[in-house]
Amino acid sequence: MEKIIIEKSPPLHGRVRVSGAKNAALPILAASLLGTEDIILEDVPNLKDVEIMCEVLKSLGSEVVYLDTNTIKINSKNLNNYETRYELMNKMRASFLVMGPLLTRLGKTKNSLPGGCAIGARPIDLHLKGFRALGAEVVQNEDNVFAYSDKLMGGMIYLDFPSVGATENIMMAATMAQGETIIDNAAMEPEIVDLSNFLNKLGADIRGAGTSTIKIRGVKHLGGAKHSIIPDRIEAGTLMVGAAISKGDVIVENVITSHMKPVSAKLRECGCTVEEGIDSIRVVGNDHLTAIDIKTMPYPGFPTDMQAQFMALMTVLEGTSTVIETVFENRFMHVEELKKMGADITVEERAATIIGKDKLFGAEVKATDLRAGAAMVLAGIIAEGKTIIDEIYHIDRGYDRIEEKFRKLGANIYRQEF
Ligand SMILES: CC(=O)N[C@H]1[C@@H](OP(=O)(O)OP(=O)(O)OC[C@H]2O[C@@H](n3ccc(=O)[nH]c3=O)[C@H](O)[C@@H]2O)O[C@H](CO)[C@@H](O)[C@@H]1O
Ligand SMILES: C=C(OP(=O)(O)O)C(=O)O
Repeated sequence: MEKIIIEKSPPLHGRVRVSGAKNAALPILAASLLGTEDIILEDVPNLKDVEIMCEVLKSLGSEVVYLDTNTIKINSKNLNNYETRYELMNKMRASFLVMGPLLTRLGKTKNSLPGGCAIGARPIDLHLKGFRALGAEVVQNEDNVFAYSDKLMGGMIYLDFPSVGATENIMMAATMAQGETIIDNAAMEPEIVDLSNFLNKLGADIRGAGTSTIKIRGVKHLGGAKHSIIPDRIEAGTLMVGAAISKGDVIVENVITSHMKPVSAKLRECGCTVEEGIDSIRVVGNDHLTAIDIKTMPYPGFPTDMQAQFMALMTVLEGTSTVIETVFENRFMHVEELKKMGADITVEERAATIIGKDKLFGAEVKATDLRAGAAMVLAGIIAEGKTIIDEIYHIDRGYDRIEEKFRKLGANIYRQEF
């Protein structure tokens, strides 16, 4: 079993390039089931979740070939299987995103319920509401969901919450439904825009992605395309917090600076210098960073996927910080782990209060989920002594060589087999 070991490190310093976004790559890989010609995806991050999604595509009849570490060629001309395998589906949440493409391309799809990080109940009711609005029959039991329709028809869907996954699944299903679909209260995340751009390159007719109303006019057929995945704003944010927490000076390259606004704003608010370049951001920390408050919200609000990393930072900010988590109901699992390192945090329902301490201390901790794992890495960089992080498969789901990137910036971090 592998663990990540971190020893107290000097202030992080230097330049680091961000990989393509996991949360754009996964839906775009799922959307590749829709095209009947060659699809080339560039800047695909090298992640466990991507590997699993490629296995899912292959199990459905797509040809998937790695042209190099970050470039994948997919051909789904011979897509022939509408049923996904439990052992692949239960490994990650995003596997469920094949449902929309299969429904519209093959007229039916059967999937076991998705797995993934235990950060909340994560129901799929909004995805299914969308499929039903397009005229599909949907039958759900304890283990599986079966959806079918001889002819999907455009429909009007209002999402009770701007769910990222539901917006993506419905958008994909609607690409080849007859007539116009309108998704209201749609998620506005940059990854939705990337998916929409990709689908339009395949020949879809989607307008409004990135706003709360998305209109999709169904087309008869989708072809092929070449597409580069957008940079990962959560990986970028994690590296930016690395600069802040270690009082370092880091230039994070390959970022879309507008996607980083909530993160940049909160780092400035606590006292960091944040300078935006054309496609890079420099973050400079200092000795006098002070408490901040964050409340997670759908985009363009503060991302829930950055909450744990900011909480690691708050443990050493001067004063009392607060976090309110509004997106997921169980996303404070990192709190107990940070407390093992000496952090002073109390949680009441969806609110955490963090009293800043002078220092943290190395400890044996767990990556209880993906971003909780990233928080442990950040805390470990500044903690006195040695931090050993267990269950790092969570981290590998979503970070492409996390230890190499932090090591490049001067962190004493390595991976060891136990
Ligand atoms: C692969 C991917 O892109 N994952 C991201 C995606 O997850 P994901 O797409 O699963 O997140 P959603 O936006 O769907 O979930 C947000 C909230 O809506 C609820 N909900 C969702 C669907 C549904 O049918 N019913 C329902 O109640 C969820 O339980 C959650 O409380 O967006 C999340 C919110 O930004 C991020 O944390 C994840 O990193
Ligand atoms: C929760 C996350 O991912 P997923 O939706 O794939 O579980 C995440 O990226 O932080």
